[in-house]
Amino acid sequence: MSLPAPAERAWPGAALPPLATRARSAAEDEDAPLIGVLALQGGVAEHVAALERSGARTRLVKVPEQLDGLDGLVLPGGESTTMTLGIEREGLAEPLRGFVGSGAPVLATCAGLILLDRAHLDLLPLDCVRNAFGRQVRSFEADLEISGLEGGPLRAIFIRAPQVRHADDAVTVTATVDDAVVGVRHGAVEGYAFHPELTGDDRLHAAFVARCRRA
Ligand SMILES: NC(=O)CC[C@H](N)C(=O)O
Repeated sequence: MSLPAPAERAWPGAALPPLATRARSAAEDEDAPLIGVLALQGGVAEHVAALERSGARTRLVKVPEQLDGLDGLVLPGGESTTMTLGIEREGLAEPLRGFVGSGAPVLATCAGLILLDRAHLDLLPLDCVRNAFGRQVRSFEADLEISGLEGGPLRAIFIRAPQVRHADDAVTVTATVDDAVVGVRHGAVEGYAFHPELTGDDRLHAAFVARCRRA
């Protein structure tokens, strides 16, 4: 597969209403799973919107207590160094290890996936190489087959995306682009190097919400 020409893409978040408004307008359905979105930095509003379109209630997670009672957690993309500093500042490392280690469903995208690798929270037995697609092709889009996802290829937006390397055998590879691993599953964690929240195709979020509902 050859990659389309690089295209810088602005974060579309500026066009969305303030986060607090979106979180308050979460589905009123009490049976809907309650899914947290780590909200220290990055593409938070877009994940909240995709989760709510998929029938979930959402909660922004900025401090450890906000992990209590969640049915699942999304770790969004953004800037992993900034998020790591926020995790340290808020004392979130151990609570996140506890939450993910408990086997609760987790969806991690881009910088969120980096946070889980051996060099960060060490919750996935793999390494992420940051900005791995090189300086020239920092952002691109591709249609990817995701194993286990029905309905045909998914449009995937890569923004200074990482690649997964040295994954243990226990890690299932669910998506690749030009032989680079960009989708993984390990236990209840699914991770993607791209941004499924930016396309309006909510199939990954819908499948994740269904997984949280069953858990
Ligand atoms: N879109 C993204 O999340 C990019 C991740 C970013 N390059 C990092 O290393 O943190």
